[in-house]
Amino acid sequence: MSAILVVNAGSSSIKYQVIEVGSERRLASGLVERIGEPLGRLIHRGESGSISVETEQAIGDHLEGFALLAQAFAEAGRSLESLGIAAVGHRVVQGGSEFVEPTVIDDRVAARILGLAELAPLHNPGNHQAIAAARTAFPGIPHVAVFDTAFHRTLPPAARTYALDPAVAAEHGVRRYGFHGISHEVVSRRAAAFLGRPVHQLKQVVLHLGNGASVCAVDRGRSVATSMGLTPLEGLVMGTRSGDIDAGALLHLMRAGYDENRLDRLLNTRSGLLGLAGSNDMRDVRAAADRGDAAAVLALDVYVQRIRHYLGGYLALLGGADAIVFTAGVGENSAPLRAEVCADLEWFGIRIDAARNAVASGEARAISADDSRVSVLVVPTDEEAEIARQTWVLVSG
Ligand SMILES: Nc1ncnc2c1ncn2[C@@H]1O[C@H](COP(=O)(O)OP(=O)(O)O)[C@@H](O)[C@H]1O
Ligand SMILES: CC(=O)OP(=O)(O)O
Ligand SMILES: [Mg+2]
Repeated sequence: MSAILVVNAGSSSIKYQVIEVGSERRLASGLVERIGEPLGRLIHRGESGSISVETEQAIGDHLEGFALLAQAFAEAGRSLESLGIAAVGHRVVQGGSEFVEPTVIDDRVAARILGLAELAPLHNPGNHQAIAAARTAFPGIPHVAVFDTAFHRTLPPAARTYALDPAVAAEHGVRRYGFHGISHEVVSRRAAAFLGRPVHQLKQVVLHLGNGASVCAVDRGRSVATSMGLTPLEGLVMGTRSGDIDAGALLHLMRAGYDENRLDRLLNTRSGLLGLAGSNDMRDVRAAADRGDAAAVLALDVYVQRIRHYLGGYLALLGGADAIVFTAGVGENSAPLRAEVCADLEWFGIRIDAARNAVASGEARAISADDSRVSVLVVPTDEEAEIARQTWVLVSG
């Protein structure tokens, strides 16, 4: 049996899973974190999901991270060779206009991924570092990049065009790309499977609410509108990102002395829930709001209002929907948030059932009331399984 090593790496961490082809069984998973800091850490889990190796030591760079990871497999008694790894599938956030399909990585592709870093500054640099290190650590097998942007290749011109001077937009590649496509694709397909209907007959609004967050209007399996744009900064309020903001506010701040780096840090790493309420973790913000903390209450109000704004917009764009689908950390786990997003939408044919919404489960489930015209679902995302699937399709070609 073959398996795929799936890598989702950031600038200081490597999340990985080994997924068996066909069965989608998790043969192993783990996390290497705090790369480049004085004390790094690796946690490795075997097939049962329980921790089988835990190491704390300095991990200088991604190459050392991969060496440690390979060692953890050996220590756990199942070396990477013995697992029959056929390929490594890498999540890459920004593929630009160039990469709209999973792509086997060679030196040129790796260089282009780095070249796109400006258009995903929180993500592509780490993705690229991990790719370079993984290709050195595991040279004998194909490495495949699976892009977050690729699912949005179907965005129609009206959805991908900013109302800017077209010559400027073309010269600088300023257009909407959209992100979280791996998640929007797998979640919309699994939502259709849950409903027992072909995805090409359904209109869905998928709400991916994690640390990063985005909405996607999925019309018969194709992305036709999405809230992230040129970069993963536009749209919803996120853990540390502002989402939508008047471009005039940036001009205003620049006139007040903010330069590019300061603006970047402000918008990408110090805004969103963290900026408004002091934590990027929704659990903290909810707990603070429940205690009556005014900043946390306002942060939640802004967060929810932004989601409802997009939800209403996409229902209009699609001319109604068959399903609204919640996914990712917040969408899968926060019943109060789901209730707030869906409150008072009876006019749209949307009504959730409080008892169903309150059930905590790791499975796909419906939370709408029986008389709700629109199905409201919670569908766990599984970006890793989707990366493994797409990687295998390409390498087994
Ligand atoms: N039980 C929960 N209730 C509310 N929010 C939760 C819960 N569990 C996780 N989250 C939130 O999910 C977010 C992380 O989502 P996740 O999809 O794991 O992010 P990412 O993969 O982008 O790092 C955090 O804001 C976290 O607080
Ligand atoms: C594109 C993006 O925002 O990804 P993440 O949610 O993993 O930060
Ligand atoms: Mg995520």
